[in-house]
Amino acid sequence: MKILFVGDVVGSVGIKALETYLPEIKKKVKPQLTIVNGENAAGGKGTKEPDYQKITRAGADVVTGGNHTWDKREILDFIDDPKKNILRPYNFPGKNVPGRGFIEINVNSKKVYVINMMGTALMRAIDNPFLAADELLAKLDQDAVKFVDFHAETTSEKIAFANYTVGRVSAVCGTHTHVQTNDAQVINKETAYLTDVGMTGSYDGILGDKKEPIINNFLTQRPNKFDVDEDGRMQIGFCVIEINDKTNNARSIKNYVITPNNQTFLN
Ligand SMILES: C=C(OP(=O)(O)O)C(=O)O
Ligand SMILES: [Mn+2]
Repeated sequence: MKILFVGDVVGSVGIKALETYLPEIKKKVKPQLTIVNGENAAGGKGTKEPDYQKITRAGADVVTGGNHTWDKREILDFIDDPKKNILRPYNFPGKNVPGRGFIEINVNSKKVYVINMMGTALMRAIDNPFLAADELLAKLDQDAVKFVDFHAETTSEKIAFANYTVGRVSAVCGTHTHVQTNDAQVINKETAYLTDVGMTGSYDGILGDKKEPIINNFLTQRPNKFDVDEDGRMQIGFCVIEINDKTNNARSIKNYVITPNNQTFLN
């Protein structure tokens, strides 16, 4: 089985990049499952239903979330729709959290769990993702492919989480920082890992946002309003994971970017 995973879609440029490149990428990769992180789709913070529709129409089978999942209250209008494959991080505290932290889907008669988890280092103090993973994985069918979008800030927490869940999940792919790392690897010949799959949005901004406010934020140490760089050129960050359907272990993982200066994937 091949899983295609696309990093945080940021604003309208991110949606445009997805609509432009995802069909091309899927033609080349021929994935059985396509997962896209959509937590920054609505103006950089959150996901509205039209964003979800555009992301799935572009070719996503599942849309994952992160720290911005709740930023646009419109998410509450569709996050509980059982026909919508939209996830929010599993480890938000409390019993009646809207939506789902994981989804079970059937891919060519193979059971696949897509799991969305969020880190706590330099993030919100939500439930410990390591303990939440123990609790969740104990109740899932062992004979299944398990993909984790781990939305977190620090490299250490992401690498530690993957090494903690190695052998119990097929892949741990990091999101959130918007910068793709070059450490794709299969840990222990079991679990595919990438610290961050990077961002899908403006190549000409900073993490997909306009440069000035972010630079001023550091210069002045006073709050600045961040806006998505809607005029930037497009980039897309993604990775492709090959999984052995018999053992549910990963065979390989490869990370890619398509930018105005790097179109090699398309050639
Ligand atoms: C891009 C970042 O965060 P977010 O997209 O969640 O605002 C970040 O903090 O690196
Ligand atoms: Mn985030």
